[in-house]
Amino acid sequence: MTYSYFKGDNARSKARDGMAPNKRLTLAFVQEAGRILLGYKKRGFGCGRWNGFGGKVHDGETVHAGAVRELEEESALIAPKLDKVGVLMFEFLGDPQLMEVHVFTTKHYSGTPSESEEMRPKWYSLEEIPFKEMWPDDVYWFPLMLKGKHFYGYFTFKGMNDIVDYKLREVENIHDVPIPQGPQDTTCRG
Ligand SMILES: Nc1ncnc2c1[nH]c(=O)n2[C@H]1C[C@H](O)[C@@H](COP(=O)(O)OP(=O)(O)OP(=O)(O)O)O1
Repeated sequence: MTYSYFKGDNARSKARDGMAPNKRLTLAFVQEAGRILLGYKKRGFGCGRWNGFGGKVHDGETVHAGAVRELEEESALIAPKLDKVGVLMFEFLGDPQLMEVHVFTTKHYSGTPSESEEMRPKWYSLEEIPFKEMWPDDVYWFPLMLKGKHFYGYFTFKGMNDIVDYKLREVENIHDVPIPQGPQDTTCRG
């Protein structure tokens, strides 16, 4: 696995040129001994894939508050304290806007997972995670998440299915490292 973060400079220069600011999203996973809750996305972006629960951070909302809200909206679970474990950046070739996805986990929640208009939840044993029916980047960073590690990743997609380049880096503490603004942002050199 690659822990150097960098490749070309195109994403960073887009930000410098005053292009679209990053689209900020959350992604939350509820874990229990030996299993993890995933949701089948029924509509919209990522439709037909299993994923954690999350979505766009609203204006004036903190990323953590957005993650708590989206988890409840999509799974009916209440988890007021989520632990941030990762930040994933996604570049889609030809799209000037980067996606900045903040990944959270928790083992503490209340409620019973229930199907929402957007997601159908299901517990998966850690040995049976359906990577073939998930975003193709997940197989790279899930092992770090499941080991309780913190990480940054930068994935470049061509279309929705092909990763043409990626960098993934484990960090000591996600809170101590500034969010990279592009693959060549030296603030995240480790
Ligand atoms: N590549 C990849 N891997 C893993 N997870 C994701 C991606 N790309 C992604 O967008 N995601 C995650 C991040 C978010 O949790 C969801 C996408 O959120 P979305 O459904 O667009 O946001 P909502 O605010 O819920 O959407 P609407 O209500 O506007 O439909 O996928």
